Amino acid sequence: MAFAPPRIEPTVSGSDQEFVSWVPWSQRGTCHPRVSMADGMLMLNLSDSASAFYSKKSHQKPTCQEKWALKKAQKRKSTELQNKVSNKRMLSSKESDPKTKDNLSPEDCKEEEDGPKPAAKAVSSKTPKHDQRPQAQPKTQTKIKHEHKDQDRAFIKTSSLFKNNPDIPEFNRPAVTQLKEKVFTCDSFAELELHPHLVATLTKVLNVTSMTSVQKETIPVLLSGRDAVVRSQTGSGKTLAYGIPLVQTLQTVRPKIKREDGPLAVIVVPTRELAQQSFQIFQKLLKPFTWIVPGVLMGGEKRKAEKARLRKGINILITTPGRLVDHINNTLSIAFSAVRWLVLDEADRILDLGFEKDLKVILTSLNDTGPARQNVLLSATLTEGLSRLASVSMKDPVSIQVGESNESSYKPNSDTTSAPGQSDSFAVPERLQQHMVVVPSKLRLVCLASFLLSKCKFETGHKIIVFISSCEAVEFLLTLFNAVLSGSKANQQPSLRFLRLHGNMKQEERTEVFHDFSVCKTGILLCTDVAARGLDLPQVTWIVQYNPPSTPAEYVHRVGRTARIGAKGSSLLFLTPAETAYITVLASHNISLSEMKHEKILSTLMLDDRFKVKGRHNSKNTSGALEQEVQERATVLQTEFEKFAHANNNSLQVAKKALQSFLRAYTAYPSNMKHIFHIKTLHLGHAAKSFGLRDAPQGLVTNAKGSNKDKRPPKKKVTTKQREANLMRSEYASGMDGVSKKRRKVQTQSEEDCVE
Ligand SMILES: Nc1ncnc2c1ncn2[C@@H]1O[C@H](COP(=O)(O)OP(=O)(O)OP(=O)(O)O)[C@@H](O)[C@H]1O
Repeated sequence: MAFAPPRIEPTVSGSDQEFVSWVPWSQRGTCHPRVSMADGMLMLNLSDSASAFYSKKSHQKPTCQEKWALKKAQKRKSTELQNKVSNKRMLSSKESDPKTKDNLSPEDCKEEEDGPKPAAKAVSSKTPKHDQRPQAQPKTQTKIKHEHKDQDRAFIKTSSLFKNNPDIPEFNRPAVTQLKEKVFTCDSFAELELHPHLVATLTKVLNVTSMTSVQKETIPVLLSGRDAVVRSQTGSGKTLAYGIPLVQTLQTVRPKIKREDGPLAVIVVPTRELAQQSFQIFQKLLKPFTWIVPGVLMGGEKRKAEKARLRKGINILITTPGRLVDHINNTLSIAFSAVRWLVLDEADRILDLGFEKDLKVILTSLNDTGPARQNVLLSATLTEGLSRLASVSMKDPVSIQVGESNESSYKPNSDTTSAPGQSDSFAVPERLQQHMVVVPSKLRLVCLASFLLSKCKFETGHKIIVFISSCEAVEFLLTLFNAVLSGSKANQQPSLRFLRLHGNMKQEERTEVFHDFSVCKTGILLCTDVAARGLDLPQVTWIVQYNPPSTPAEYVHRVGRTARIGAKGSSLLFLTPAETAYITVLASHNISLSEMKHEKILSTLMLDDRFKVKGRHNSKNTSGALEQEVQERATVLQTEFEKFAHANNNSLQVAKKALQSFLRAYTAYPSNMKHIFHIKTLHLGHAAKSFGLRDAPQGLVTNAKGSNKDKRPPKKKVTTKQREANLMRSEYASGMDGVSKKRRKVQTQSEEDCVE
């Protein structure tokens, strides 16, 4: 009897899995597979309908012969896969591909499943096809775990994320006595000689009855007509400290102030959001005094509309410096002949930003036309710059510093500069818990993500602000976290809600986000320093500084967005092992931080089974096993981030841009911080990981002396100070064409100097 040779049936490619089976011809049914010949056998590549066919047939028990064939084919398949992985490694190392066996990506593994790239094919073709013997397992295999394609997170790269990190050094945490300022006094506003309607407004509209320390000290001084320089901790009520005497004074002016009188008070603040916030407070304070009109001018708003409002008349003008200068230069209807008050809120910042020139224009314009004027400067951080400003703009100012004893250091003379060292000690709110965490660069992203998950997914009622050094990095993290962390499914509220605020956003959007975050009960605001100063966002529970600020003063303002007006709050500062000297710098300003361990933060991932390695059983109850599983989960999370960043060219470009902008910002630390934050100390590959990039992009040059040869003609040299000022300005730009374009040009120049 003629005996038909058994035929090995074919590779079946389902959507997730490949398997090989043998089916006698007689049982093949109606499927129409693609047919090809290989190794003298009929190779069939079946479509999904064929898979269905197989599943239908699954009730038929395979014969011994079939089982054997199946086993053999599976073995062959697995060997092929191993070969491809090791071939790829060989190729990679030959081509000096920076990928090592440890950082083969999930896509690399997936690619192995889907079929090799042509180059890999060429190498694998050297392996005789008929050689189906199992081969010695290459080492790589032990580190790569294969699962279904839709379970890509099972491809973990444990070794690459937790290997080769710098040791966390022993660092000094000098003993520090923090300065304390008592927030409230027992004295009520009713004790001051204020208009009864103003007192009623404070109680009924603003809900305040007793004065804060800074208000108790400042209001009588300003009511007496003196100039003042005021320093008190963040969130202690400085706005009302100048707002109340200002309104009290203006409402007594007789004949009554008219709109057409124009500005009687000019209040300059560094950011648009602060301008809006201050404007709203004046709207409330002026409720009983309807004849006094407040108004706001700020970058990003329509200039034409502002001109019209100026023409109608604004009595209390709240403005950002750049926009005011623009109107001084271009709007005929702006007149300062009636100005009696000039307030510079966050005055040190206005100078920091390189707005000194703008301020000069403003002061010249006011001095030229106005009558005798009362000047007030306020900030939580009086610095050298402030005293310089005071000397040019004030007359015999009173210095008010709410201090330790709470008997504020009232100095009724012009000495606005404190003794050396003293001026550099900053008070932070007493109920603020300050923490820091030292995290190697590679782990920064997963650590931030874990922290946010721990607070917003596994605890309730948290409202968090995360400070990030550049607009591009904010954008990148927003899309990344929304995609990977927020866990939103169609028609479901995401469990983590992310918002963002930075200087490159359109003004309407900025205003909307500012409002949304003000009123929301929980959420995470990713932002640049545009939100660092003055903003009074209620019930913020945590401040995270993902990138350290360039000065201790900025640190104080950032953390000051929480623990306001006597409330509790916490902060967390991220540092890399190379940056731990920053702790000593903060300590020299009387700022003390307690340490959190990054391992502890990462352990939150044990609560989130989205990042569990598929097929892994729960860890044994030993600390070693737990640590291992935390690391695996962190690696799964990192892999998710990398998958997202590498998903398409667009997302890749966004990640690269974010990295570049981070590097650029890193070059902008002031010279006295360069011993801590120097671009040369950064490991680019590790930094790239914290942006979801598998490797440092090619062609990144981190400074003008970078290794890439620049054939272009030499550019005008931009100093670090200029670069810093330019970067800052880009955050706070007025949005006016003339000013911004010029600035942008300088910025681009400096960008090119830092990063190519
Ligand atoms: N006397 C008071 N009693 C209760 N709450 C007050 C009082 N004065 C001000 N506040 C509230 O305290 C909060 C912080 O005030 P404000 O924004 O003026 O602080 P600040 O000192 O200017 O802070 P920063 O330095 O951050 O700009 C506001 O919500 C304000 O309404």
